[in-house]
Amino acid sequence: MLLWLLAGQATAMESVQVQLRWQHQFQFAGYYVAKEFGYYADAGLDVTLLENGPGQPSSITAVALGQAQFGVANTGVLTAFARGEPVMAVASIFQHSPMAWVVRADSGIHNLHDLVGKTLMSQQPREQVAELLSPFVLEAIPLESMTWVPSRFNIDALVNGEVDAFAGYLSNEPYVLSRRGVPFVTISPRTYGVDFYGDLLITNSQLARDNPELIKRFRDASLKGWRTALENIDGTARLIKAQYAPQKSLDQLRFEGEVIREMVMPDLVTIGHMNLGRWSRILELHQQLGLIPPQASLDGFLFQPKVQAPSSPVWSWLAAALGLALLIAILVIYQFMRLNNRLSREIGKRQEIEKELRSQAYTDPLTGTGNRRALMEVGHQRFASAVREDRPLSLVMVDVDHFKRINDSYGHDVGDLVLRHLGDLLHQAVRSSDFVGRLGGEEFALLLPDSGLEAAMATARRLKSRMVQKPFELNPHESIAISISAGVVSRQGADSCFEQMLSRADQLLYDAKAAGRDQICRESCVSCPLPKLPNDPKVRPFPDLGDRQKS
Ligand SMILES: Nc1nc2c(ncn2[C@@H]2O[C@H](COP(=O)(O)OP(=O)(O)OP(=O)(O)O)[C@@H](O)[C@H]2O)c(=O)[nH]1
Repeated sequence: MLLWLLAGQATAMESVQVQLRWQHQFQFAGYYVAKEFGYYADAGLDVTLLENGPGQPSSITAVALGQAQFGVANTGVLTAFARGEPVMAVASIFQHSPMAWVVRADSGIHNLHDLVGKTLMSQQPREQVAELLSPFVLEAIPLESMTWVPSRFNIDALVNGEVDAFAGYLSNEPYVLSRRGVPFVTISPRTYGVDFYGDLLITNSQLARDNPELIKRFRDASLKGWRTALENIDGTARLIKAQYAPQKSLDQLRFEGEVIREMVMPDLVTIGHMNLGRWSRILELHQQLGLIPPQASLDGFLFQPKVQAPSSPVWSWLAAALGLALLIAILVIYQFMRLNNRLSREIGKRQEIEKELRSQAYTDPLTGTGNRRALMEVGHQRFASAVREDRPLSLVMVDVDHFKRINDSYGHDVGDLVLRHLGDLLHQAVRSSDFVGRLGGEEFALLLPDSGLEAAMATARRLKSRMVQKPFELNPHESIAISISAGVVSRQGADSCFEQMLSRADQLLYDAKAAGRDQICRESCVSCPLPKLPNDPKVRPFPDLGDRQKS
């Protein structure tokens, strides 16, 4: 299982080729350390570092052709990019270029102007040494005013006096010349305001588009390697001698390391940092040299993976806590609104029920008229108003004659229907401002505000007339004529409460009954003539005792 896991891990490693600029030396220290310290392996990368040398394609070409995913190059990569080659800069390892003109101390050459008419040995093509050429342009020294000899990468030409100046590396030629006891002078482009980046990590731009995550992984591991390498130059030098450059002395590797450390400036600049402003200036100087067309830009030249917002644990926790609080608040508000809605609905329902109950409490369920309680309350209110405003108020008490017999003859249900029918007739006989109530059983009352005794009598008579006109229909072929007795009273000055009116009306009703029923009794017990029953064979006069008794 363990073997399988290890095998799986090995196969999961991504193979990466890195084309170095030159032969193994301290110049590539960070990559060696990243490989030997396992930084690449930690990033899932199996890295091969490819040496370079005279006559071989440049690292820029190797990367552009896809022969290597990464390369170490100088700013010459910018001209390749401007030509349309698929290359781009991933990180600048050297904040300053180590290239400088190296001259013999006894040459009498101290500055650029002293080089006019001299022979200079330099790498080809020119874009490889743009930082050494730019100072001439800035100093208005025509490049044609000097003789150019292609480099053989050997300082002997300078030592022998074959050439007057040698395009060298501060990390290399000064050491070699010192060892050989040849006094020398270096002329740095920086003295003339030309400050190019030195070694860069480059990649293929198509690869960067397709697999930016790979680029990032390799870059981060390499930069980590560089940090480690420069923290311990001696140890790194030993590693390089042991693993990569046995022909170099430790002393030389240490020297290289010290100079390169000055170029990388790890204490001042984050290793790998690239500044767009500096690149713009480098581009401009290349354009002045005619190496890059004027319209060229840096768009797409710098590798810039999408930056993720920094998320410190504190911020993450805070954001999570805020999110949670917001969620809880939303839930609480939602719950509150739900409860509120439910409560509102509950209250509405209760109000409906209360209204219904109140209505039921004041309504006679059978006839839909007011009940005794309603009659009493309305009676008290109307009586008080009438007294206060000195207005008339009348009361008519109505009772169905011999109602018991209806129940007995037709059944209780028919009796109910008769009572309902009477309720309807009572409503039809009065105004909307009048009140109709059932006192109980077959007894009803009409409360008539603003009606004097005569008007009340007229209402009672109207009721009787309607009862004659609309007898109770037992079925389509048979109707029952019902008679009522009534007592009619009006408020009198001596009345102190509604009950007194009620009592008098009750007495008058009793009188009407006593007087033979089917009549209205008003104050002074005047019995009033009532309309005769219709002479309709369909309508059975009631009580029709003979018929019923017979049956
Ligand atoms: N169907 C029905 N009958 C009721 C209702 N309330 C009371 N009654 C009946 O009404 C009858 C009233 O009888 P009584 O008090 O003798 O009065 P009456 O028969 O009308 O005789 P008088 O009033 O003297 O003309 C009783 O038999 C009650 O049972 C009701 O809601 N429905």
